[in-house]
Amino acid sequence: MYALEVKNLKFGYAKDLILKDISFSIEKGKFISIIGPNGSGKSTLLKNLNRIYTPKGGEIVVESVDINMIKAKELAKKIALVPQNTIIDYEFTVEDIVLMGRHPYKGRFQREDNNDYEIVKEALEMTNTFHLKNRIITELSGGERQRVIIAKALAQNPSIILLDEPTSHLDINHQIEILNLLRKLNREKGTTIVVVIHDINLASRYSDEVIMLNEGQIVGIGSPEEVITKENIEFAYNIKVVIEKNKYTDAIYLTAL
Ligand SMILES: Nc1ncnc2c1ncn2[C@@H]1O[C@H](COP(=O)(O)OP(=O)(O)OP(=O)(O)O)[C@@H](O)[C@H]1O
Repeated sequence: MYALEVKNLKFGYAKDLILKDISFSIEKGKFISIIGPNGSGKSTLLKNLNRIYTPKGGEIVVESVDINMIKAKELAKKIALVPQNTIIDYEFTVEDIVLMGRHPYKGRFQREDNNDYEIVKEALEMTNTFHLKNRIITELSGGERQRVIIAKALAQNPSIILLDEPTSHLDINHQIEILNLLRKLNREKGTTIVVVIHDINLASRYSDEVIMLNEGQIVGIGSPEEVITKENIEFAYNIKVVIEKNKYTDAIYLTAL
């Protein structure tokens, strides 16, 4: 079964198209990275997949249902988006933020119950943020805050999580920590992970499949070996590279020359 099917997707903010007739499918339970140069349309694509933007053409199908047929709360139970650089100005506690992930499951005036608190606790534990639960979100480090935003997405209990550059601004230790967490979710809960990421070597190491975008079109889709090739990288990024297998991780590894 497919988690997501995108058929001839077209989208533009103004007259020009930013996504130019894109088609691909993502099988349920896969770990997918979207790579591509700055401005190639990666964030725009994620926002179309979560219906923040309305396509100008084509079709998006979520778990076999046309996205336009899914009510907002139902969509939030299927797909959670972890946006780029989430800025929270209000003095919410970590627990308050993660509890917001339960909104899709609540009626208008319905209070959170023990089950919601139990799910929030699990999300906090899974993201290693339980010890932060009474802290004010604005007073956390970038890495801590990113893990809390992911905990909120987990509390939504979605079958698909879209993440827009979740590891930018993080040191190498926290980058690996976030990606290991996503892999754990993917392998243990079967959550489909779609992550926009700039680090091609991390994409190669963690992904079942990679989608490479350039100027709103797909350059390649498939296994890291199939997509992260010298030709594709030189075409999309306009740089010379060598590609070899990393002897420690066995993933293919790129060095820019
Ligand atoms: N809200 C907006 N209004 C108008 N144009 C936009 C808007 N957001 C993005 N764009 C334009 O759409 C194009 C694609 O942007 P997008 O953010 O999707 O690229 P990206 O691949 O995610 O880039 P980056 O790697 O730099 O984050 C760019 O040319 C950008 O200037």
